[in-house]
Amino acid sequence: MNLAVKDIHKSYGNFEVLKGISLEANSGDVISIIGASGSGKSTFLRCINFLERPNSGQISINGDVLSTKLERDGYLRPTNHRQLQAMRAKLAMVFQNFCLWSHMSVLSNVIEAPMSALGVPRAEACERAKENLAKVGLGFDVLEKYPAHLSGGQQQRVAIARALSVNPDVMLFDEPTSALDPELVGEVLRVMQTLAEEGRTMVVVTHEMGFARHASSRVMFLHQGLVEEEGSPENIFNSPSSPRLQQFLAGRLKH
Ligand SMILES: Nc1ncnc2c1ncn2[C@@H]1O[C@H](COP(=O)(O)OP(=O)(O)OP(=O)(O)O)[C@@H](O)[C@H]1O
Repeated sequence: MNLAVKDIHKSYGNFEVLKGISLEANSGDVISIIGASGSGKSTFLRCINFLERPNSGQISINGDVLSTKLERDGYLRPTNHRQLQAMRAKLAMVFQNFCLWSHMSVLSNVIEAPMSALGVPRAEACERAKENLAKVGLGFDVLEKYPAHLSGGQQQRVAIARALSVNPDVMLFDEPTSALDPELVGEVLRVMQTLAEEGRTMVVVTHEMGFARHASSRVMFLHQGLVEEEGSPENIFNSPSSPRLQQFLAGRLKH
């Protein structure tokens, strides 16, 4: 598996949020994206699966280019709707605010995507749902519950099970612990750590320096819409060369 994201530019009006960011992920890579608030981390992640439309750049999986530039409005977009559906199943996203469907039970939340996007029969989708819920440490007692009756940590673990349910090539995590009470952060990070150890390919926007340092194969530090420094966790955390990265880490690690 190879995900290649090349030279992504994104502006909101005259404000250029992303000024040309590239990322390449191969099977088993865990890439953490760190940086100060407003540096463009979430926007970049959302551009990868077209939740935001980049102004230019290229996104491909296994060499298949998923994007095309239409002249009409100057935005990059998926080549067609079918391709977008297929792509979203390959690049499953876990959001900061869980984004579970509040009117649906946990089981329905987890079986919806495999059934509708991939045509998996209901019985098989239910079996997979149970396996994936077990993988994130949730028992069958949550199957018929609604998201509002779960803790934030449980809701985020359901969201991770939902992302796993389409057996994605890459999992995209957008600050998955930022909305959690501090005592619930650990349970989600442990699940993510296990997925990383199992060889799941992951791109993770995170403020959790412990995760970036100990669970990543590569770390990207963004500053004002550009990659300021990129490297192994050892290089990034033990011998950062950019003064901006040094300053960022000094601020983060002293807390
Ligand atoms: N829909 C939008 N319209 C206008 N500006 C936006 C929009 N989304 C993001 N921005 C701006 O783009 C910049 C980058 O935002 P982004 O959320 O990508 O940063 P971030 O690095 O993920 O920050 P944080 O760590 O605080 O989540 C910010 O200045 C933000 O205000």
